[in-house]
Amino acid sequence: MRFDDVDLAQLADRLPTPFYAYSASAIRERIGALAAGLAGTDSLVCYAVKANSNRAVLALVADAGFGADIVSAGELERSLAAGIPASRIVFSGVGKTADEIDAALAARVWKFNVESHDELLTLEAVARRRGETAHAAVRINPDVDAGTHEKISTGKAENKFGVSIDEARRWFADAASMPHVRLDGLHVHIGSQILSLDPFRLALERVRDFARELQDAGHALASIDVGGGLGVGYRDDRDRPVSAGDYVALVREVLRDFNGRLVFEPGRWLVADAGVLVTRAIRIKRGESRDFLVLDAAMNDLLRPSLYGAWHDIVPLVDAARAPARYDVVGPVCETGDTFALARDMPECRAGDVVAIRSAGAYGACMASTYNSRPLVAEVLLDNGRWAIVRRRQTIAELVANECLPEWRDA
Ligand SMILES: Cc1ncc(COP(=O)(O)O)c(C=O)c1O
Ligand SMILES: N[C@@H](CCCC[NH3+])C(=O)O
Repeated sequence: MRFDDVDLAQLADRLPTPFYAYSASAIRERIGALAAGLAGTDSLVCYAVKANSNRAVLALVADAGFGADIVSAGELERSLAAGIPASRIVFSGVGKTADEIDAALAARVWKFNVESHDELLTLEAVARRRGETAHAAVRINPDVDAGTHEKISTGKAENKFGVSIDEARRWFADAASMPHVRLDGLHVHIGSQILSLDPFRLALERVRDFARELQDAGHALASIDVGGGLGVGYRDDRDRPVSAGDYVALVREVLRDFNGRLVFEPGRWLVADAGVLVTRAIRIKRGESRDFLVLDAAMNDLLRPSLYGAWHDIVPLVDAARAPARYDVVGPVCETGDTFALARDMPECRAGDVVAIRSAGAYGACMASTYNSRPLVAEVLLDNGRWAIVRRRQTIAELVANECLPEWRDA
């Protein structure tokens, strides 16, 4: 399999597996398509850093003039280090601490997407202490079912994210009591891996109607942030993702009367298809009722199948003429949930074969852990036939480096 003009099987002969490989060209292509759809609008794309926070990926985002949607002080630091200016950074999340808010104000981030009244009070207090004014958007929870996996749905009333329109209305009415917060935006993000335009339309219409109401009441709105959520096709035979062009057209149509800036926070759509997890078969285990393809990658490296039952194409990089086979594809971790796929059809595999797990560029390496004391794997950037390690594999010494014995044992 060639990926960004690099032969992945040959690369696996040079580098120990497993490793993630990202195509810079594929990311640039998505960036270009989105930028083209937004040409001529007052808009800002703030890449959701959580989707893939490798610095080399963030540098591609910075090159494009895009900003960042961050959810922690760590993501703030990464984004700034990668060259994304603070003036293009929005700070989301239900659990921003006072220290994180302070750090973000010190860096002069553009906007806080505020998700609770307590957070609003904290923002006011921290900004007052600093003698500054924070710009804030209220994250609206529009109570819309995004039709996605329940663990990644964020726009229903029972989800922890955002506040109701009724609550937001009270915040705006009470804005004078918050002299150090300028409430001048609305934000909405209803979930991830959304494969239909309908929930987006519903959420946008609710936000648009509320924006009109606020403007009629004399509140100036500088921005509406429509979040991320655009899905990708993990399964060719089932997933029918909406095109970015249609999505952008929908946002532009619903918000056509809005004069301020439109903010987009795509994560997955920009990077998922640009990543492959390259692994090797350790062995085939013949079971009573099934055969197991045991890979050297596991749930700690790519959690999505275990966590959401998510589908990822699994492609052995072998001669297609091999006999057909069916495997439960598993990793070495001691959990039954360490399963990438059940009863998956593919060419017969042998120990040592290279196996590519596709569409792993989003929520892959960034969600990895060291469970079972398995070091974090390397990440490699491919670019038109070139490749470079952009995060080297963790060593076991590094993995245990922060551990120590209690002092009473040393004594
Ligand atoms: C506030 C916010 N914006 C953007 C995103 C990015 O979502 P996606 O990767 O689905 O585009 C997320 C994650 O779901 C999020 O929580
Ligand atoms: N981590 C999830 C998406 C969550 C999006 C973040 N709010 C996934 O892999 O699909």
